Amino acid sequence: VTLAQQGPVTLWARDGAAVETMRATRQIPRLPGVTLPETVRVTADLAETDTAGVVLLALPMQALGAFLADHPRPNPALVACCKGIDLATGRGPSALIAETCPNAQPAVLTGPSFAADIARGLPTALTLACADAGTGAALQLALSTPTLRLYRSTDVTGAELGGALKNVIAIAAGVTMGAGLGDSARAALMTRGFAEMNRLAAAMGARPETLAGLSGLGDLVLTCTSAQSRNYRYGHALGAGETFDPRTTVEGAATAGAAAAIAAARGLEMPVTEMVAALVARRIGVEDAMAALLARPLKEE
Ligand SMILES: NC(=O)C1=CN([C@@H]2O[C@H](COP(=O)(O)OP(=O)(O)OC[C@H]3O[C@@H](n4cnc5c(N)ncnc54)[C@H](O)[C@@H]3O)[C@@H](O)[C@H]2O)C=CC1
Ligand SMILES: O=C(CO)COP(=O)(O)O
Repeated sequence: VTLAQQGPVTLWARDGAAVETMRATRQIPRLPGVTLPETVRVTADLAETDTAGVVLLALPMQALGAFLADHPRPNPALVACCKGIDLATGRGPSALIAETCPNAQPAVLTGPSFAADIARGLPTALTLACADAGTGAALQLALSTPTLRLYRSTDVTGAELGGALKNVIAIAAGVTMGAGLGDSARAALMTRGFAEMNRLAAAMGARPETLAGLSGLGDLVLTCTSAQSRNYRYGHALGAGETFDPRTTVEGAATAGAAAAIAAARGLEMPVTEMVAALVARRIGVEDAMAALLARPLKEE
């Protein structure tokens, strides 16, 4: 919606009926109240995107690998908008793109932003990360709008891991608030969670300043403090003992398990992440999880 202010955009969706409805009503079921500009062409025919210079891949992380394997994309630049670690392979989106679409430059677009805010034209800043500096600069220019401000980075690993791991901590923050443990406990979990994010990211070659930027700390703050976040709301329901619609995309749930497995393989301590993985898998309850975190040996900060 925001890019369509600057020129024609093709929006592909796999569901033909949903495409017909969007064409007829110019409304988007997942973004109530937002009207699709006339410059957005909606199609169920993926081939119509084949000649695009830039494709934004906006589907859930756990669907990305199979989607690209089934539909290798011929475009020169593929920008992943998803946040997470693939549970099956332990890889991030750019590695899945590189494997399935070797002729494309993989990039990631990530940072603190709710789709509804961007579509309403509210001011938003994001990180555009691409290992190839020239392509990254071109994408930064092509995808920025008067209200959507992109900062560029060549640290794809850092940008991906920040976006992936903050969702796990957001679940923990939601659990804390849902269980009535208080704002102080949430701040503690956010901070110790950020330390875990940095630990894993550093071990995987990310730059600390990337984690401290929009894609890491920025998105951590947003997702841990806003009820607009699905990861936060899922955690909140878990903490409050309430049900949660299983059709909702909650990226942190799978990523918690994937990150915990990587941490274990590398001998890294990630207690909050491990606890979220155990909570999501129902291996532990909220009370026991919090007690276990508090009972950890006292240590230097
Ligand atoms: N919604 C938001 O505010 C933001 C979302 N993201 C990230 O974007 C990614 C997608 O999130 P949302 O769009 O919100 O999720 P969503 O669940 O609302 O929408 C995903 C869309 O992908 C479609 N889809 C799922 N599997 C597919 C497949 N195999 N082939 C084709 N289409 C498929 C679904 O039908 C749905 O229309 C996630 O990784 C999320 O973390 C990032 C920033 C903000
Ligand atoms: O990543 C997001 C905001 O930057 C969206 O968060 P949720 O997936 O938790 O809704």
